[in-house]
Amino acid sequence: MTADDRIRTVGEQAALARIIARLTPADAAVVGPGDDSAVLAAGGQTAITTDTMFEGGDFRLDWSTFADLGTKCVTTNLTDVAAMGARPTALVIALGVLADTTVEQLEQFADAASAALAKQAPGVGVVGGDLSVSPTTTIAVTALGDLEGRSPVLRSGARPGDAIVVCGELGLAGEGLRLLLEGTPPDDLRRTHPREMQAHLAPIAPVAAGAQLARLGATSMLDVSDGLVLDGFRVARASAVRLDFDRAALDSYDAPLESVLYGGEDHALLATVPADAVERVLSELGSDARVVGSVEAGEPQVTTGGQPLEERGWDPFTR
Ligand SMILES: Nc1ncnc2c1ncn2[C@@H]1O[C@H](COP(=O)(O)OP(=O)(O)O)[C@@H](O)[C@H]1O
Ligand SMILES: Cc1ncc(C[n+]2csc(CCOP(=O)(O)OP(=O)(O)O)c2C)c(N)n1
Ligand SMILES: [Mg+2]
Repeated sequence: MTADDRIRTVGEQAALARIIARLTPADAAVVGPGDDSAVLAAGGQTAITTDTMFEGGDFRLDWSTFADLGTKCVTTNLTDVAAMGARPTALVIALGVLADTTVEQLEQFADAASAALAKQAPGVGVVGGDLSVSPTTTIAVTALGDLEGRSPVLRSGARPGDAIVVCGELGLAGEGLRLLLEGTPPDDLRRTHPREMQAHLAPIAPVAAGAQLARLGATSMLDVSDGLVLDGFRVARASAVRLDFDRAALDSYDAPLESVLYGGEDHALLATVPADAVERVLSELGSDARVVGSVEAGEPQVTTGGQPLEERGWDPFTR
């Protein structure tokens, strides 16, 4: 086999064998990849989520390498599981790729997915998936998580008096997208703006913080994918409260305010925690976590210093 092998020459079986060989096994798997289904030793309540990325609207192959995509699809799904307060256990990854895709690209995808799991959720593995030929490169990931006996942390539990905590970065991924859209070649941007490029193209998030926040009594949580304000509105509506962000806290992030508020794809965890839990949250989560505001009584709204923020953010249909 050479570096130029394409799926159209080696075929599905050989390509799959080469991908599967590079995946780290999941601790929870009784049967891993290779049979008709995987089998997990499931404990109690299971969190389950799925997310699909299409070339064009979700990523561009002239911006992202297959390694970038392997990292990104793992992180975006792990944070959805984490945002329920669950501990991720396993992923299923379905790939639709052009027949001209090289096996080396698939191997780079698998290596990056394995590395992203090792970094963010050790013991979690890819237990199965699918490989098909498609005119549009498509990545569909399903993630599972174990609630370990805890109640799920919903969007609807925020209460007036809670503090708003963000765990992870805000604004860098949106800034990365903005820079790429300006047209500078991605390889130049990787040199001049490494943090923004990593946040947008190959994000890593504080996944373990989800279960930690749940243990520490978080009353609501979600992962910020469509922008802090738009996702904030989801919590505000579900909980029938107003979220008030502190302007100085928002300014403490390493990106312009516009990207912090509306950029999206941060995959930071936005949680509300009772005021008396804040000290423990900050000491246990360390520098990843910041208090960014407070939950107030009132009409469902998102404000900063009491001033309403416009409800906008990422919407794939109206962009
Ligand atoms: N086709 C669908 N059928 C059923 N439920 C869906 C479908 N698409 C989205 N949902 C549900 O709608 C909710 C919002 O979806 P989404 O915005 O993708 O969530 P998130 O931003 O957390 O990934 C999720 O609970 C998701 O499971
Ligand atoms: C080429 C390209 N254009 C635009 C974007 C911006 N973008 C795509 S998806 C998304 C937000 C999150 O995606 P979605 O599939 O809605 O995730 P979910 O909210 O379901 O977790 C953003 C900001 C991008 N990543 N790449
Ligand atoms: Mg989510």
